[in-house]
Amino acid sequence: MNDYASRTRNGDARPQSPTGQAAIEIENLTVSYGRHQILKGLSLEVPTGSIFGFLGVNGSGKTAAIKTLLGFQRPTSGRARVLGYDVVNQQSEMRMHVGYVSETNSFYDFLTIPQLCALSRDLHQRWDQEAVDRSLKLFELPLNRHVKHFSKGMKSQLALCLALGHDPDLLILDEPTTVLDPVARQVFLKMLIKQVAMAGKTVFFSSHIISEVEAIADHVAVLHAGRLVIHDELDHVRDWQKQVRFTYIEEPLAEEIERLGRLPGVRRIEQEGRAVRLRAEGNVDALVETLQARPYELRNLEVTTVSLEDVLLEFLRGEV
Ligand SMILES: Nc1ncnc2c1ncn2[C@@H]1O[C@H](COP(=O)(O)OP(=O)(O)OP(=O)(O)O)[C@@H](O)[C@H]1O
Repeated sequence: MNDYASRTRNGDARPQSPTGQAAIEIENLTVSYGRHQILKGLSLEVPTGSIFGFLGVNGSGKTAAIKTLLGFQRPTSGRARVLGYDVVNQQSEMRMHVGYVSETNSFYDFLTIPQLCALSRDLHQRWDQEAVDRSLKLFELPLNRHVKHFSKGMKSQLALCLALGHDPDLLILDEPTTVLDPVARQVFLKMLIKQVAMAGKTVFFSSHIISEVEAIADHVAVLHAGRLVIHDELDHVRDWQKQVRFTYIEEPLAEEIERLGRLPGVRRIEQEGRAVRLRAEGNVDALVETLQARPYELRNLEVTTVSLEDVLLEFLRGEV
């Protein structure tokens, strides 16, 4: 079993917040739609103050998990706490401190932005119109048009601006940038970092865009078919795998390649004639020593890093 699967299964390497209180704590959560089990024993902690990327391919269960965290979907078993509030019994208290942006945002779209702000201000105990105005200005959203005439991207931008208005301690975003163009996406992500994360708030966002997670997240979790296959600091994942390349003097026999595959830390082998590429994890220095001690001369041995994208893609495909 690989290192990450054991961490997830045993829960012995969960990230901790500096205060000890995680912003989100999920314990053995199971969610079913009818007879179909969507989330299968999810356990996860999101440290306070982190920017947490929640990755998964289409249909892996990201929205189901987020709906459960917000109290819109009842767990079948297990439990979850958001900012210390139980998601089943303390929903209204919890929602006062959480901002939420979904992939499909619904507003009273016959209103203009100032009218929507007035409505939101009435609904929330604390409301920071200056913060909203700053965000609206960054996106250059028109104030005098009815929201029903906005594009999907503009509605996403507006949803983020409004979510920031009640100064939430935690922002939960369900694929917030899917409908944004590259320019708007960059503004959106920068704004998240500047206005939310730098103020010590927590951001939990789902995505299937690896580059977006790489650009802003400090923690990542990957969901595959309703199960968590990894959750860790992004830097750990980045350093996790290495590629070892070398060339034999003569083309190696199939038995030699099989033996290489059994060496500790070797995850995958590709061979083309005399050239071999190993994907390795763990103590790669020890692996290199073992390779050099084998009874074959190896040439041009080189260790390189594996891109974060390649590592995460393996998890997303469920190959780990
Ligand atoms: N209301 C529902 N009733 C029954 N099954 C549902 C319902 N909503 C979602 N599902 C199923 O639950 C699974 C997980 O869906 P979910 O929307 O959580 O995935 P996701 O990871 O958010 O996907 P995407 O990236 O496409 O938004 C899918 O197989 C989906 O078909």
